[in-house]
Amino acid sequence: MILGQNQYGKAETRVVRITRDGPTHHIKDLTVSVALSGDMADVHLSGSNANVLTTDTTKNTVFAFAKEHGIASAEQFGIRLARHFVTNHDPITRARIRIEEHTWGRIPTPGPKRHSFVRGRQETRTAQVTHDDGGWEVLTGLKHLTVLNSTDSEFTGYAKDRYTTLPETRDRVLATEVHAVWRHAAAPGTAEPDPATPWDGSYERIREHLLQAFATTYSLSLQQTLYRMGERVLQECPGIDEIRLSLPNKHHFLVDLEPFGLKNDHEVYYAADRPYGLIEATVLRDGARPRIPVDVTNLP
Ligand SMILES: O=c1[nH]c(=O)c2[nH]c(=O)[nH]c2[nH]1
Repeated sequence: MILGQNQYGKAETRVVRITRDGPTHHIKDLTVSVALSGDMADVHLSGSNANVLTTDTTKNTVFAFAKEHGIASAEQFGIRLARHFVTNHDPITRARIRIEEHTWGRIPTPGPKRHSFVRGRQETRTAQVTHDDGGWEVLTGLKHLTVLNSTDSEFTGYAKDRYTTLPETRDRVLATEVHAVWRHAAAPGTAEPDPATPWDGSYERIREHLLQAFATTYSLSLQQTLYRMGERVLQECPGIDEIRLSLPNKHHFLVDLEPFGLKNDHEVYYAADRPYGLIEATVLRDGARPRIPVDVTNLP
């Protein structure tokens, strides 16, 4: 018997960091999961815990770093944590930090006080930083970004066999919940990402390109829309080499109103919950090697 791949760490530490700037407060709200690997044979095989930096310590480090260094962005926080675990504990040779960011918007109030927030956008921003002796990899993403086109979508000309019942349509509702992960161009083996990287601006730009591509593509299939979304991000953002999209087809079926003597002219739909088509693909820049794992976009 041999011990195969293994990793450990505290999952889903929820850290909320308030920055008090006089009457104006700022908030960052993250769920952080740490996974460490390295020389961990003994703890599995002989029971010696000597090389184990406890999961409790990794959780404490998340809170202490939030205090000591603040949270400029999910990616930057993840980079700092990954560097710390790999640099300061010899048996640990690899750290993977996964972060989900829950956004808060400001509630405008009269007067100078600015300390009230309302949960922000529906989507969750994600970041994954991996650091080992091969270098650094930063994946940014989002999930649960629900979008809908009420026309400009058709689906025809597909293969048919004796089990096919789906009617062809030249006008359907196209809705999906975008789950995307993109890889920043610095490949493993390169230096630590530049601390001045504008992670927040890059996220906002890519989110907007995904939305614009969805909205402006006349869709012949969700697969074609997916490709356009990925292609647009790579065209518009030179720092991104690879993007993986996972798009559940949130089917909207026309309701049969004939029994009531009513004509349904693409007005009344039944939004089905499940099953749903699940369309997934990676779009890569020419010459880039695929590095985003196919399961990284698994819902939820
Ligand atoms: O855009 C679509 N792609 C499919 O592969 C598919 N299959 C299906 O039943 N409906 C759709 N829609």
